[in-house]
Amino acid sequence: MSEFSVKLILTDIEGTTTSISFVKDVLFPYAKVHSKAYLEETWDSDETQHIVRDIKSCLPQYKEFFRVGNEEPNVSAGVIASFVNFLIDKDLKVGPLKNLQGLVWEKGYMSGKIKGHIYADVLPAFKRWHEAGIPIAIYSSGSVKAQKLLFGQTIYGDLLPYISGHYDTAVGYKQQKQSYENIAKDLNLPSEDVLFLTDVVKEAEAAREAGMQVVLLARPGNAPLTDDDKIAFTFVENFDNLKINLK
Ligand SMILES: CSCCC(=O)C(=O)COP(=O)(O)O
Ligand SMILES: [Mg+2]
Repeated sequence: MSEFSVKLILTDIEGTTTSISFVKDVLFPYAKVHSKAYLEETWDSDETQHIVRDIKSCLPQYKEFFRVGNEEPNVSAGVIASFVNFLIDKDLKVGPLKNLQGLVWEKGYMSGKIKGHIYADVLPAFKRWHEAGIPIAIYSSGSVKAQKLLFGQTIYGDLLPYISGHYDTAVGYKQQKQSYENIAKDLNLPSEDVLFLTDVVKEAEAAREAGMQVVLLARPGNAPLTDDDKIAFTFVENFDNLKINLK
């Protein structure tokens, strides 16, 4: 049992509270199938036009994707949807793609076709930490909207009452130290009072560089941790193996 003393728990989603296979085999395919129809239905809205503009410009190295021969760049819903599917296949965690995914998944969650996966130990741990007076916040590449959909409609019910804050890549990318400094500043907490839970070693390194306490999750299906990772960081297989006290 690994023991920590903290003022807030900050947790990642994919590979930490939730299986990677749920994201790859349920959420991403749903977004790939439904993005084109969503874009067509909402094409004239300010929200969609804003996202389309951001998607077109977020990765300048792919600008040729929108050009057919010498013609002006084509920005139909179909072309944007093809580009979105290309980005999903590459698992690129860029903000505008993640914002669109959240909007597309909404229908799936609201119709009951999608239920957010969380591991069996997550709800009991959230209850334990909540009862101990330790706030829980989320930091994921998934948009804040997508985070709320997932935790609001999980296979174990609504976990949102246990969550006091949500951060996405609007605060910065997850492998950058500055992002964790931004979160600690927003929380008005010294970073050493925050415990960050994640499956990704580079995120753990960035959070630690920013001064946070860190634990790596070795969930089934996650990328295996090397011997060096296991020496450098505390790692656990699930939340039952964490003893967290309020500082
Ligand atoms: C909460 S939305 C679904 C997950 C997602 O799209 C994603 O990119 C998850 O990344 P994470 O930072 O939670 O590992
Ligand atoms: Mg993750």
